[in-house]
Order: sequence, then structure tokens, then C-alpha cells
Amino acid sequence: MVAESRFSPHPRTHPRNSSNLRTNRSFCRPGTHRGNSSPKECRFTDIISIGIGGSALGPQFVTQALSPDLPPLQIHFIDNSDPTGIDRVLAQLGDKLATTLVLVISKSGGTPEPRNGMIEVKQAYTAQKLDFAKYAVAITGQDSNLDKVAKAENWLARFSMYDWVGGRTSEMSAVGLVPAALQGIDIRAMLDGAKEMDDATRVPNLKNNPAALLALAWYFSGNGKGEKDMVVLPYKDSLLLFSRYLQQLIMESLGKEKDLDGKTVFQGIAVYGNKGSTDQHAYVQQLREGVPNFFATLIEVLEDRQGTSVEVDPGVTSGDYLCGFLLGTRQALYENNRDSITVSIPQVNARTVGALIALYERAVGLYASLINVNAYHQPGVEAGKKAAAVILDLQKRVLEVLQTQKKALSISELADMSGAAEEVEAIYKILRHLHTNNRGVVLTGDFAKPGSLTVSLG
Ligand SMILES: O=P(O)(O)OC[C@H]1O[C@](O)(CO)[C@@H](O)[C@@H]1O
Repeated sequence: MVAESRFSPHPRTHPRNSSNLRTNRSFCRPGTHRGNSSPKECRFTDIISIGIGGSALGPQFVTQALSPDLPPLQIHFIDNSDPTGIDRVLAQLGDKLATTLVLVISKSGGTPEPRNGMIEVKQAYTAQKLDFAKYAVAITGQDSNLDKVAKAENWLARFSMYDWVGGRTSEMSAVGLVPAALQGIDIRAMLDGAKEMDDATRVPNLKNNPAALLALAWYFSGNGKGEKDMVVLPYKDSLLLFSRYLQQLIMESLGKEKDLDGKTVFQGIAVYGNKGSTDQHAYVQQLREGVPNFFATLIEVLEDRQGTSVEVDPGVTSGDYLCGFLLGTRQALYENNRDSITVSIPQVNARTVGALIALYERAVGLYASLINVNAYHQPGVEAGKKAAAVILDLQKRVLEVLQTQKKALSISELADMSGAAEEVEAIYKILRHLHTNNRGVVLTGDFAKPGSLTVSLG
């Protein structure tokens, strides 16, 4: 899918993308089923996919939406720097690591979370006397740090990402297509659906352009200032992660302080939601009667299921109920002057999911043009990353000071000696974290009164 014509090359260059996939996929033939595969055909049973943000949300959404009930390879995600989360994935796999492929996905190849995940997973392979390089695949920008590591260590495969593909618009690149193909998902159909939508959303007549209609509806509803939140309610379990995927696509793209002229605009649209009808029993009460600060997007899937349905009442199926809940909620919102948009798809399949992704990618680009912001950078996230690096540096400095001390110090003494008198609270939190995790820092005193605490190395 081409996200935004200003940033993407001509479609003629796309075959390079698929040849990238074709030449690299020999490490494991997708679609080979576990039950009848010989070790030669595919020695893997599972995948660990390590990535965050745009390098995780698309693959997670597509897995939930499209992965077959018995996929050829079962995928597990590590999308955080949470040690417990990493442990859980590794514990679930146990001695199956020997047949587990690892995808390390990071456009920049320098994001700390996937780097940490990769190091921890590598360590787990080493502990089982497995050569990590024989299991590891990198999906990253050319010559990124990750690319260099993968090249130097001779990993199983490397897929390169084009610079013009943004992280949050990368689902139709190797980032999304490799994990999807390995799970037996029809990636050609995904690309076909995205292509169809790409064509449909290049139409200059706005009334016939679904992405333009969507962008204009967002603009109308929130006054072009994001005054209303976007509540996304797909009435289908398999689309549960769509709102989470859209959260990044929309909020990271549109949530900007400055417009393209450098004017302070504080733009954005807040996105949340899970699924209908489940959310009707959670927060739809507020949507109907509470603060009118949202518009709803209802995703309607026409096909209930493959095969026939039992009747839960005479002449009525569960699917009829779901359809009734969607239409009923829409009506109830309308009656109370709450806006809603309904997007209908015939069924959840690779083609419609590809089309949905392409639709929203294009709508975001068009809406960004309407409000005059750059949808394709994320300066705010960079600020958060820098601030986290400052905290880790402070931790280092504090530990260095403690190493020189024979007697326990108060936290404010330690802050002074570390040249960070203003950072007493941050230092308290760092120390408490190290203390809790038995990292050689001993805090003594009343934790409810940080001023009473003394600290030393244990
Ligand atoms: O793929 P990368 O470079 O690891 O980045 C992961 C995510 O981090 C961000 O750069 C900032 O959150 C996202 O835009 C991106 O999707």
C-alpha cells in the first residue's frame, strides 16, 4: 500500500518489495503445516516477533484478524521492555525455542525496547545451547544498528525497509507481510485489497473517495480541531485490535503541537475502543448520555460466520443479535445527537483487512493536509525517548557516587553529590526500583516518608 503520494515512490518500484520477500523467504516455506512438514521443509513451529509501535501493532492486529485457527507457525509477541512479559513468552515456549524463529522488527534498528527484547531472547537461546543467529531474522532499515548486528552475526535472513515507509504505515511492507505470510495468511490478497483501496482513494471527486469522506467526517465532527474523540467499535471479535492499531496510526500522525507553518495548533484526535457489542456493557452508557465529546465509528461485518447458524430464538441467530446491537446503538446515539460513522465490509478476510488498513492510512494523510500538519514525524516521542535516556544516565551517576561511599546517605545528600539536587524525586524512584529488584541498593527507613530513608550499597 502506498501511504501518501508525496512520500512514496511510483508503484513501479513495488516489485522490489516483493522480490525482497521472495528471495528471503526460503528460510521457511510459509503455508507448510506443522503436522505434515518434514524438518527439511520447515524446521519451525513458532515465531517470536520482537518489535514495538508500528513494528508490532500492525502484525498484532492482522494476526488477531486473519491468522488461521491452526497456523503453520504460532506467533508470540514481545512488544515491551517488561521483564515479566518477556518471561511469559519464553515460559510459554519452553524447550520449543529449538523450533522457534525470531523476527526482530525495528525500522530504525535502534529502539531500546526491541533491542532489550532481542538481547534477552538471544540469552535464552544461548542458555539452551542454541546458536541464535540460526533462528534470527531482522526486518529493519538498511545499515541500521540492527542491520549491522544481523549482518555481522550472519543471521538467517535480513529484510530491508525503505526509508519512505513510516513505522506506523509499514503493515504492507516486510514488517507486516513476513509475519503474516509465516502464519499462512494470504498476503497477496492483503496487498490486492490495499491496492484496490489505494486506487479508490486517489479519486479526485470527494464524494466518490472513501478516504476523503472519512477525513471530512472527522473534520466536521471535531471542528477540524480534534474536539471529539474517535471511538472505534468493530462488531467482530477478530477486529478487536483495530482500534489499538488505529490509535498509533491516527494519534502519532495527527497529534502535533505545530502545524506546517510553525504555528502552535495542538492538533490530534484521541482514539479508543474495543469491540461491539461488548463495549455496550462497559462505556456506551456514557456515550449515549454523558459528555458529548466523541464520535463513534462502527465497523459492520456483513457475514456472521462461515456455515449456518443455530437459532437462539425462533428465527433469530446470535449474528442477528449482533447486527441488531450495532443498529440499535447507532440509532440510540443518533437520537441523542451523537455522531457516528459506519464502515461496512462483507467479511473479515485478507482482502478487506488490507483495504481497511489502506483506507485509514490514506484518510490520515488527507486529514493531515486539511489541518496542515505533518503526519509523518513524531517529535513528541523523541522527547520522551531522550528523557528516558537522561534517567538511565542519572541512575549510572548515582550508583557511581554510592560506590565511593562508606556510610549510608540520605537521598538529598546523594542527589547533591551526584550533581542532581533538583532530581531528588527521580533519584528516590530509581533507588526504590533498584532496592525492590535486589540490585545491590539498600534503602533503610520509612518508605512512606522518603525524607527518612538512607541509602547504601549492600
Ligand atoms: O520500528 P522502530 O524504529 O523500532 O520504531 C518503533 C516505533 O517507535 C516510534 O518511532 C515512536 O513511538 C514509532 O513511530 C515507531 O513505530
